[in-house]
Amino acid sequence: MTPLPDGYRVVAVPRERKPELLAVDHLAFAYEPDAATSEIVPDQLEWDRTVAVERPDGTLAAVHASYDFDLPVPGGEVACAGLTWVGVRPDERRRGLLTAMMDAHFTRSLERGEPVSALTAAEMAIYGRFGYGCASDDVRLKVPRGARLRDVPGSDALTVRIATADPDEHTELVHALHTAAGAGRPGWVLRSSDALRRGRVVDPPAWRDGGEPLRIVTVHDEAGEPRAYALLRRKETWAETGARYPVMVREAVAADAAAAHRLWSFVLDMDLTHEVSVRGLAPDDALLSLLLDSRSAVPQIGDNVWVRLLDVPRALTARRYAAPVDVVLKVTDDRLPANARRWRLTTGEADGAGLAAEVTPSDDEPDLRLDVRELGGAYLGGRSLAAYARAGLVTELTPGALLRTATAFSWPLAPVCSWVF
Ligand SMILES: CC(=O)SCCNC(=O)CCNC(=O)[C@H](O)C(C)(C)COP(=O)(O)OP(=O)(O)OC[C@H]1O[C@@H](n2cnc3c(N)ncnc32)[C@H](O)[C@@H]1OP(=O)(O)O
Repeated sequence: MTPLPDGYRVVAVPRERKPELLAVDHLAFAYEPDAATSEIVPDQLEWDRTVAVERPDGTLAAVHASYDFDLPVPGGEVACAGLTWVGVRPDERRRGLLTAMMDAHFTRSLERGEPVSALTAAEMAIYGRFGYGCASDDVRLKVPRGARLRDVPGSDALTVRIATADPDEHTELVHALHTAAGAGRPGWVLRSSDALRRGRVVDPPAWRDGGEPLRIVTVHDEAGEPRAYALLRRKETWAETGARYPVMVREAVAADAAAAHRLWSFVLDMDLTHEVSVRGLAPDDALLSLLLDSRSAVPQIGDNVWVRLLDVPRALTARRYAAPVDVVLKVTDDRLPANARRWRLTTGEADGAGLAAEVTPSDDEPDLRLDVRELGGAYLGGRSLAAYARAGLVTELTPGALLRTATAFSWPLAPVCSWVF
């Protein structure tokens, strides 16, 4: 365990201490929500998973929490501690408080039987040292109004509606479509509580930055069933040449190609608008294939979900593999010594989801050497072990083992999480 400054200790934070937790969070993230915002945004924390560092005088210096998630992985899902709300008072930083909290987070997650932790990072430099690997990328686009799309049969038969987003009316619709659209995609974390689901649809005035209230565009089939949605906001903007409203999309998902085509045909051609910005898309999102000129959408790649394997054999057996492999991995792990050894990963019979694997301790000569961080990075099938080797982060010890293992770890759908948690 990392030593804390004298007299400091890691403590659980019950709901009664919420004001103290918020005070640390506001100092760490440099914001202060007004009363109306606090009223509207639901309390999303799980109070049996909320932890702090307490100072000798009993005040809080640092906080973190986690969500009880099922993380979609290639061919299945795994119990996952979704790390969140990490914050250290600015006058307490760089004294090892985060490091101590990470040790506590790992211990508690393993005690709860969660072999994996995942997070979305405030800054990229923070979490690699704790064994988290960036396991997915997301794409951010700025699409010019009127960008042309390839035709998709059936799109014309679908209808579009627009309304002001209403958490009471739309939370369930958004959750149901979000669930359906992400089926089979690694990394597609579902919002696991009513509060998280509602939190995606709420719209306190302080978040509008001069724009309109949050709207929801929905696409419906002939029976009236919703097939796609976009949560978005336009902002009145006039230039000398006329209207140049930006459209900011908070989240857009579609259950199939025709619905995606209908949704984007509408969103990309709203009157008075100039450009549509959207983030949180998978690198293989349908929109990128539908755009005739995706270059004009100025694609930008950003880090998305970071994954930490806490229990290597349980984590590796929770996913499926894309090709047969029998490999001995020599894994290093500075923080969780039980992971730091040789593991033999052997795939077996294929079922509908892919190839299952057995992972057992081994004393055989290793075929590949890598850190738990790169194993986490490759875990969702979005980062290639072969590419890591080219960066010197994975070492091939048996010729041919790298290609076979990288192929087995790959997956046809790119991982992504459509929201920041
Ligand atoms: C999942 C999420 O919730 S992401 C949100 C993370 N929170 C924030 O970004 C809020 C603002 N920042 C903070 O609250 C804090 O500065 C934190 C949480 C990032 C770091 O907390 P600290 O207690 O200062 O970290 P700690 O002292 O344990 O640092 C451990 C090591 O990480 C390094 N480190 C910590 N934060 C950063 C950073 N942002 N960038 C680069 N290195 C960092 C430290 O330099 C230290 O390195 P060393 O061991 O080589 O000396």
